[in-house]
Amino acid sequence: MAIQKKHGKGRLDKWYKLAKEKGYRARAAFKLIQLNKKYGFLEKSKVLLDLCAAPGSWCQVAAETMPVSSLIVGVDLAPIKSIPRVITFQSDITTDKCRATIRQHLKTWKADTVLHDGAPNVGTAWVQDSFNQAELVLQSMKLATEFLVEGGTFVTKVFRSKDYNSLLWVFNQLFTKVEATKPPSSRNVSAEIFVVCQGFKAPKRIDPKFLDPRSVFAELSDPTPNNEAKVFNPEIKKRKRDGYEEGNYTQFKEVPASEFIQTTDPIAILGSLNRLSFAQPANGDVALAALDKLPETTTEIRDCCNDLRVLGRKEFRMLLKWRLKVREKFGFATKKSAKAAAEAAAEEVAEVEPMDEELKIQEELQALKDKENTRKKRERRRENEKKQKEVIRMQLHMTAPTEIGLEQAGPNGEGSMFGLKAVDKSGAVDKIAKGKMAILKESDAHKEFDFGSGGESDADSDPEEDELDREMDAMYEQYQERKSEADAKYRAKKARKEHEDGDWEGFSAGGSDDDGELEEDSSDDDSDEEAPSKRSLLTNLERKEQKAGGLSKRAAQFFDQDIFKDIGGVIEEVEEDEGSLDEDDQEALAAGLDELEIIRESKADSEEESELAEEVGAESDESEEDGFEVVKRKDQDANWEDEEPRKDGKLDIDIITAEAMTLAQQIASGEKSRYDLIDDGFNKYAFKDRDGLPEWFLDDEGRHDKPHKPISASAAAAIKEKLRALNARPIKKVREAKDRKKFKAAQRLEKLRKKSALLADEEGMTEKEKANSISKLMSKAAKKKPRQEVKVVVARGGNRGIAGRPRGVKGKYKIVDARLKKDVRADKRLAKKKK
Ligand SMILES: C[S@@+](CC[C@H](N)C(=O)[O-])C[C@H]1O[C@@H](n2cnc3c(N)ncnc32)[C@H](O)[C@@H]1O
Repeated sequence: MAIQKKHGKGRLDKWYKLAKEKGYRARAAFKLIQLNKKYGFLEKSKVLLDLCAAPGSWCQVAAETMPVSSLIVGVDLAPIKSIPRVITFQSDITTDKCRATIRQHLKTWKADTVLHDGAPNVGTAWVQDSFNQAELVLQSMKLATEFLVEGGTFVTKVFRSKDYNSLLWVFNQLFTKVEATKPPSSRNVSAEIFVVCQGFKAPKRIDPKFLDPRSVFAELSDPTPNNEAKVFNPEIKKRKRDGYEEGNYTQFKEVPASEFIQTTDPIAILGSLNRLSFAQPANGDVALAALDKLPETTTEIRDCCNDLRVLGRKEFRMLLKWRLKVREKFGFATKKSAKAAAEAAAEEVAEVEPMDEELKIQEELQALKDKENTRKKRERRRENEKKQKEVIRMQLHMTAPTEIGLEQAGPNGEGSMFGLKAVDKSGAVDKIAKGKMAILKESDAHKEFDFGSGGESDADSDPEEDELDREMDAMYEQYQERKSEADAKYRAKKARKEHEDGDWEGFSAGGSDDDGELEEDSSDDDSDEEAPSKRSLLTNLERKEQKAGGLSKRAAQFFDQDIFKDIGGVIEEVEEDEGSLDEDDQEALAAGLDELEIIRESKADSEEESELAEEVGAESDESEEDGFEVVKRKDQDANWEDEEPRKDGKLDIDIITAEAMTLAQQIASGEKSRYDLIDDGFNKYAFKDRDGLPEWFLDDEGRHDKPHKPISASAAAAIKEKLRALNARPIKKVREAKDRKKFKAAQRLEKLRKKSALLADEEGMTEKEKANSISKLMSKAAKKKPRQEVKVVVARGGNRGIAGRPRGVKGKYKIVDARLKKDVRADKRLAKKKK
């Protein structure tokens, strides 16, 4: 995974370049643009207050977007260069003076929107930045409550810290709608998040406690967490929503490896950190030095510690075992020692008080019963697994339904796994057919067909090992969950996967309604009017006139021929296979097919095209209507980044990676054809047997089993060139200045031309006089204005550390200090030496 650099050139990402190009003062401008695109508050506002506005990119965006006669006021600790249509001033937003100045500027008006993008320690005025982020947010909130109009909007930046939830709570008390969101231009490595609070309730009186950091951020006493219970009962585990620790807003976290040994919650460390370090701190760490020297600390262990984010189950287990061993060596309490102690204690008790005979028999009976239950459960599970395998074999036409005891009706028959009759109680199938979501409670689904009741019954052959396995699995799940909590990308990917299938969400996991009733999802659409019989899910597929792929009657008939019986449509297959390909493959395939479509359109009369048309037995546009042509893949989750189509209706596709460029070149040069792309989809990774493999294994595999897409040197060079060209373009400001200069010169010339014409027509002047006057005019116009002198101001006395214009200085000025003087002298000296 490419790590985005936080410093230096890593910051100069595409948003930075775009900001430069568009003349915005900071890349932050795009955060506001994207927030406004989603919530649309700027267009509706006539008065806006921007708290912590320097260098002023948000003010620029507001001035561009808000109605022409709007009032925009920006304030910051740092000076803000003037912006047309915006009033700015320098002040600390936590002070009364600032409040009073805002009041002066707003007069009797109320603000429709208050923005706050403040972050302490990022401005130039370091000394004044005494408030921490959450407190600053609360201060801005305080100002918002004073200046916002009823129903107004407050947008603020918040860092995910332990105070995050408290802040949200306060926002929810004062606004009707509060939403937290992270615009795409906000760096992933930054823990910042934006909260958009809409519909200010404007209460007559606000409890001062709401705005007092001491009461809002008061620590609630947290009972000591029972980590053991969390590991052994993963189902009752609770999400930890504390967010980022205060003051640490980066996502790369490391602790000394000794801390992992000493902690009572090793999973928390493995799940939330990036590295266990062996580097000695400045003041030395004896435990770490000892740990470093231990023979148990092998190179493999060190490698695992180096990047905790890539741990698979094996490595995870290895680290935990290593920890236990080291703990034992260091004499810390381990489970083993605790068990030994417990046994010793039990023995002691047994000596003192022998067990009652009857109690003993009862316990033995109970143990036998438990054993019998476990055996039965195991058998049932094996039976179910067998059945499941058989069903799969049957779906692959490897066996007939009767062979596995399912009746003739096949997998849709009564009592079968896919039988819809069981679901059709209370007319649910009709509801599904109408487009309504019906959810069968999980408990019922299990009652119908008890597949894979999980590892719970597996504890017999080697109970200790199984126990350890289960513990490890539970720990691994916890680790995964923590990892996902910390990783926004992972969460988004997971969510995307969950929603990829569109309509059918599967069986609900919640609830335990015993009579198998179906719940109706609230997300109904209004297609209820359709006659149920028309769209019944129990329709015999054989009788369907139109094929599922949406082929025209003619094409369907063509494919109904015997020779296609075992093949199925190529495109259909590809579409089906898309599910089994990994995401990157799908994207590459879809991108490739898109490209292909573009090229295909331009070469409509090419040979290949006509061959294809012949093969399909239909005219090309007809086949397109039928949906036989590959349709452009739409990014379902593109909430933010909806691509705007071009005026001609086509998508504005830009090739930005070397892989895509290579593919495009190959397609354009005819090196690759549509069929090659489809062929590439059928790679060795596409048909891997993933059935029954545990989640952790699939997770790990998913990271590596991807085909490497080729990159050609020329494609890489083309992309590089493209980027260079983008960087070489002058920024908007420079271009504007040049254009302004040209425009003024043209205006002057025009004026001159008119004056000369007037002089030429003058009757009372001789030709010589006319010529003299015109040449005078010309020389006057050609004369350059004397350059304004730059006044040098020494940063001494009252001018030391001054930001902005020094008092009493007019015109251009330059502030110099002793350092600058020395540097200039040194430069001159060096230049002389070089000569
Ligand atoms: C991320 S920048 C804001 C960028 C701005 N939204 C833009 O678009 O250009 C954060 C700003 O918060 C300002 N700031 C921090 N504490 C402040 C305070 N107490 N009062 C006023 N401004 C403050 C800093 O000076 C800094 O300029």
